[in-house]
Amino acid sequence: MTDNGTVQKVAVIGGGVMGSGIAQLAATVGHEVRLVDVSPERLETALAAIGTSLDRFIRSGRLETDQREEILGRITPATRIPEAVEGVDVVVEAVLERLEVKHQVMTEVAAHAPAEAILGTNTSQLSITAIGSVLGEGASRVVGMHFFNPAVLMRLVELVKGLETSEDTLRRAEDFARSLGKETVVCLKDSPGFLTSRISAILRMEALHMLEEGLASPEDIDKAVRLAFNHPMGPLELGDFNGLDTYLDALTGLHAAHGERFRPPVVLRNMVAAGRLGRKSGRGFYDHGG
Ligand SMILES: CCCCCCCC(=O)CC(=O)SCCNC(=O)CCNC(=O)[C@H](O)C(C)(C)COP(=O)(O)OP(=O)(O)OC[C@H]1O[C@@H](n2cnc3c(N)ncnc32)[C@H](O)[C@@H]1OP(=O)(O)O
Ligand SMILES: NC(=O)C1=CN([C@@H]2O[C@H](COP(=O)(O)OP(=O)(O)OC[C@H]3O[C@@H](n4cnc5c(N)ncnc54)[C@H](O)[C@@H]3O)[C@@H](O)[C@H]2O)C=CC1
Repeated sequence: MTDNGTVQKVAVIGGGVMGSGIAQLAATVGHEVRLVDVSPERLETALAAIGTSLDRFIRSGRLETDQREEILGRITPATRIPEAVEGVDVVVEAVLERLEVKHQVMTEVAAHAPAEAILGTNTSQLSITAIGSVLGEGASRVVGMHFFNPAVLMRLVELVKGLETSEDTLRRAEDFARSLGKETVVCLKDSPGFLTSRISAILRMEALHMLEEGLASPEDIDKAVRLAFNHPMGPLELGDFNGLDTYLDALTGLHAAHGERFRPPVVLRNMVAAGRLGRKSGRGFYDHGG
């Protein structure tokens, strides 16, 4: 961190769909980034995805060609948390949407990161208070920092205050999100699904029920939402874009927290059981050529 408190070093834990985008975003605005994943293969895929995305920005004139290597040069891949979080100002965890995995990661991060570093979680819906609960007093450093896919393009970061999150942590998370060029909203009470995932899930649930009822093809359900409401993607194609495994985990959490209105429909459970995870596996509600 600089003398005026500006963030310089960032660790992103989890190099999947979201972690790779968050790392790219942070490196693009000039932060030094360590990107950690337990899987070396996932790290390779993440760096390739970042390269592809940077190429798209170059093609559309939003980035200079020589910035590509500079940005990639600011991202250091790693498979171990302890060394990667040394000296960082901000940690953003983007590992699987499972409380036990988040606990394991937060415990390891807190043991090795500087005491003043803020610990952001990109969870879609889990309780920030529950995620921070393994850290005792350290829970004051834990804050929801919910990015949207693709993190490099979507304009919002939803900040979520856990019961123990300090005002200082929240303010620094807000400053960090703004340093990435994002708008913010603050969910003041730690309620599963916050603002965005609860709203999004309602629309998505209806689309899944309509599919099960045989009301229309996936294409027409999506087309209806795209053209009637000007959404850039329909709810089923958006599921494929998010990853159906992450989507199912998120709905499972919302169901546990808020009850029947979020019970994951069988059509979604079956997709995940069959390994059809959407774009990341090549097949979901649609064929993505995988
Ligand atoms: C229970 C609920 C919980 C569920 C699970 C968890 C989910 C969460 O917790 C939270 C979430 O993320 S919810 C999902 C939020 N995201 C969305 O809704 C995305 C909707 N889609 C879009 O905005 C556009 O289709 C999108 C921006 C993606 C693409 O735009 P287009 O459709 O217009 O397609 P393109 O023509 O391909 O792209 C337009 C311009 O953008 C450039 N581009 C696209 N992707 C890029 C990328 N990844 N990197 C760099 N550039 C990119 C593309 O090159 C093009 O540029 P121009 O040629 O200059 O126009
Ligand atoms: N997919 C999406 O559109 C969005 C997802 N989220 C949230 O972001 C988080 C990550 O989601 P995705 O990126 O979709 O998941 P993903 O499945 O694409 O990636 C998760 C990554 O975490 C890694 N990982 C697992 N355990 C780990 C550990 N102990 N240490 C380091 N790495 C570990 C996995 O190897 C994997 O590469 C979840 O909490 C999800 O709910 C939030 C916004 C949007």
